[in-house]
Amino acid sequence: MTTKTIYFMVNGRLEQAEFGADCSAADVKDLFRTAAEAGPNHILKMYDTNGSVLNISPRLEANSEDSYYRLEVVASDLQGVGMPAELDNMEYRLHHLESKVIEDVGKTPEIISEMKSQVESFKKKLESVQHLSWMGLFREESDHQLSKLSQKPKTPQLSMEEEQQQVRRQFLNMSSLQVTEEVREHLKTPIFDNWQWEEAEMLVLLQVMFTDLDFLTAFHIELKVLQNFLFEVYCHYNSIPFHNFQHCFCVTQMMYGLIWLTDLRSKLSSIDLLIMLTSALCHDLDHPGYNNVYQINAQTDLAIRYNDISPLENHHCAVAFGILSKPECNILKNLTCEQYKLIRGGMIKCILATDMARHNEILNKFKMMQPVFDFNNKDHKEVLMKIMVKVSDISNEARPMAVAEPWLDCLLQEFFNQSDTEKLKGLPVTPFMDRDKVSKPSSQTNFIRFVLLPLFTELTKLFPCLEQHILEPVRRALEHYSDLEKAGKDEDKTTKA
Ligand SMILES: Nc1nc2c(ncn2[C@@H]2O[C@@H]3COP(=O)(O)O[C@H]3[C@H]2O)c(=O)[nH]1
Ligand SMILES: [Zn+2]
Repeated sequence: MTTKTIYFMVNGRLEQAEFGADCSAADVKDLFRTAAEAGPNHILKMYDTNGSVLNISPRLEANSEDSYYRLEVVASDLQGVGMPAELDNMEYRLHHLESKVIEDVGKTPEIISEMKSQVESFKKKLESVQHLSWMGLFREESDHQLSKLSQKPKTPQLSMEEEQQQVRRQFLNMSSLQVTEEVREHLKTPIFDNWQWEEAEMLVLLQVMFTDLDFLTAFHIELKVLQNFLFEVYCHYNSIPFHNFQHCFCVTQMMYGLIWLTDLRSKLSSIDLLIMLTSALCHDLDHPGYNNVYQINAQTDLAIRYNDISPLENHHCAVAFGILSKPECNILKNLTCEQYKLIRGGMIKCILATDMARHNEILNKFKMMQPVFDFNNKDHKEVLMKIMVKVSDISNEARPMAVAEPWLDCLLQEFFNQSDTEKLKGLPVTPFMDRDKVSKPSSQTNFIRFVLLPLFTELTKLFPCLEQHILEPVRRALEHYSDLEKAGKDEDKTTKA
């Protein structure tokens, strides 16, 4: 069998790797991962001599010592096992060292066993003091992102209800702790990393958003009622790959960040802000993981109930007001009828606006208003509020790559799940969800070019300060995925030639 040799520079060393054409993609990745001393949760990037990104795959072209590639560990995959990256790395390297020594000596030397047990006991300690994350104890000094903390593995024997009750207890226990100023400030930025927080912690952070925007005082919301409301919202998101509670958290956090970054508190009323934040929170309640097109084609109960008109968004909104109809969860109960009507009307409009079938209609309206935008004009304000919810809803790519990339995996998982079901049931297959037709780069380049950039550019015209916070990261993401797309195409050409 013929093998090829790849020369590459990693961590200042020139290394070489050899593999055969029949090697699996996973084996090739492992080979480079070992050379880069990267843990299983790191993302590797390979560049050619021109600095173009290459796909790390068995089809990687052989090179020579003079034309070596460059291998970089760019970021942690934050969806991983949840320990600080250094600890993951240490464990991984120890494991490798152990395998090598066993090959030579036949058994694990005592010193390695000792080191392994030290790492293990440190991991245990970290897990048990996780709740102290509120004091910012585990921040990586050199990094402006908060370090990822342990996401406790779910206890498998708990039923869903028991698990939810456990989250409720943790949430209520933690909500009495003081969230650090540092975390509060970080929460106001799009670089906030959602992957490091557990569900109960996210509930506390949502509570912080409501309190720090002064909603409790302005609308006479009792803390207990807010907590009940947030917990019910959490319970009404499904455990599906993308449209889950973590997505709800991200969208709400982005909305919160945008409110602060654009100083919307000085431009809109508290009622408008409450409408936007609560709409973000509720906008995907009880999402089943199959989109409107599927609902309509499969003639589901939702499509029948809502006559094929935005069935999902109508449902999300109805579930939200179902939760609010319980007195113990009704954060709007101390408002006047007039205020309640305004908020209900506003939320319905904002949540229904998240149906992407209406994307162009809403964006075009906003574009028309743009040159004469007036914060005191009711129609203008209404469209802006819809745009803000929409931007927050599809803002993953405005986050750091290490935060955004795992989201894309989740989205594609949900997409592929739908298209597989469509194929099984003989329904029309949604092309952008078809695993045979889309790849990560192709999905993102199209979405960024045709949806994100036009929308984000328009909002940035009204709030130029957003350029650096949402436009620039999205442009960088487009560059990254265009490079990957090109690398994939070049590889295909070489294979065919
Ligand atoms: N390709 C791609 N689609 C996205 C991304 N973020 C959101 N979307 C799509 O935008 C849609 C917004 O509404 P939905 O939540 O129904 O479903 C979402 C996805 O279909 C992304 O990062 N990439
Ligand atoms: Zn959403």
